[in-house]
Amino acid sequence: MNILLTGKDGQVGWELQRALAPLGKVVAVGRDALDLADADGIRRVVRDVAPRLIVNAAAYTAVDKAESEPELAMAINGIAPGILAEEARRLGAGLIHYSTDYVFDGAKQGEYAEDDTPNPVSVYGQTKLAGERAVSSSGAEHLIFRTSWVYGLRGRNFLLTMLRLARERAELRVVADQVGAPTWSRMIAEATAIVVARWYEHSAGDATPRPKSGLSGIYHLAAEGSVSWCGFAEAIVRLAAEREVLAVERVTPIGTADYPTPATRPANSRLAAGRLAHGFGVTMPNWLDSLMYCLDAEAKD
Ligand SMILES: NC(=O)C1=CN([C@@H]2O[C@H](COP(=O)(O)OP(=O)(O)OC[C@H]3O[C@@H](n4cnc5c(N)ncnc54)[C@H](OP(=O)(O)O)[C@@H]3O)[C@@H](O)[C@H]2O)C=CC1
Ligand SMILES: Cc1cn([C@H]2C[C@H](O)[C@@H](COP(=O)(O)OP(=O)(O)O[C@H]3O[C@@H](C)C(=O)[C@@H](O)[C@H]3O)O2)c(=O)[nH]c1=O
Ligand SMILES: [Mg+2]
Repeated sequence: MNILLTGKDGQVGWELQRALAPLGKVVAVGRDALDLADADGIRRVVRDVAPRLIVNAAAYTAVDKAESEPELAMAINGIAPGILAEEARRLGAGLIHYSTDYVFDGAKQGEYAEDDTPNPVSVYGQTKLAGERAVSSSGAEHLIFRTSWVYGLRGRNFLLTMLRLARERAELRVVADQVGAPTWSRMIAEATAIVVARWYEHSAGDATPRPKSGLSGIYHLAAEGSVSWCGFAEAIVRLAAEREVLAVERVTPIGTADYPTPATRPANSRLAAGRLAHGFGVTMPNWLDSLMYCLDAEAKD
């Protein structure tokens, strides 16, 4: 089957190109071929490709910059997913879309369930919530995967930032009062591929495969367990120090107030899994195990 993948050069999109390959013909597009800020362009590309599945891994992910570019962030994160969903519905195709822990305000004690009420505290979070709602109300068969704290060996992410700083500086100062689950981009892609196989299983041999109905909705798809950004940085430094000589001598816990940023971030980003296991039999490994797999992938590649 034809699969249209957007955001092919992003952290998750890059991994999806490989992970989705055994499931069909992946037409992977970047911003040059499909600009999500261009509504007509989106419709044109989807109609050209006529996919049975759309996987939207493109997004505006610059959390701080979004505070000063709310219209562009809304076009990409809030409006474009609804257009993709509308086109998916016309084709009878399924849509997989990604969202974020930042749709929550972080005030809850304990893990957030899929049905907890979102209340984003940043422009990025507001635009991602708008995207969720546009997809949910589209009438298309859809899966919205909320993930968190994505990292990998490519792109812009906290792991690569900490590795760079750990090579340059004696001290890392990192917030210890924001807690969540760092999630490896490759695990997201591999979990997505398993879900796709199960979602389309019953129509695998059909000329026009369709996703199984009754499964549409929001699913949390983040690593198991949780840690603060500071704890994550400590683990990165500890594991990297087994592999190379670093400049860093200490990782100092600080408060959110000591690290001012344009965007507010939730203090609690913990997402309860469960719906994904129940619906698709997929569970995510612990964040620390995944971090070790990720760093091993670098060592052996
Ligand atoms: N990164 C994270 O920590 C988290 C991400 N998510 C969600 O997961 C999904 C994947 O994120 P991730 O892979 O990390 O994101 P990245 O920022 O790594 O990749 C996003 C991709 O989208 C592309 N893009 C941006 N604007 C446009 C546009 N106007 N038209 C077409 N493509 C565009 C980017 O291209 P370019 O490089 O040209 O800008 C980039 O390749 C997103 O939905 C994100 O919101 C959820 C939780 C955490
Ligand atoms: C670089 C650095 C960051 N920090 C803090 C700032 C912030 O609170 C936290 C993480 O910073 P970052 O900017 O890397 O992370 P941020 O861009 O907020 O990451 C978010 O991205 C979006 C796309 C999501 O959807 C979220 O799930 C989440 O992953 O660490 C420090 O305390 N010290 C440092 O040296
Ligand atoms: Mg960032």
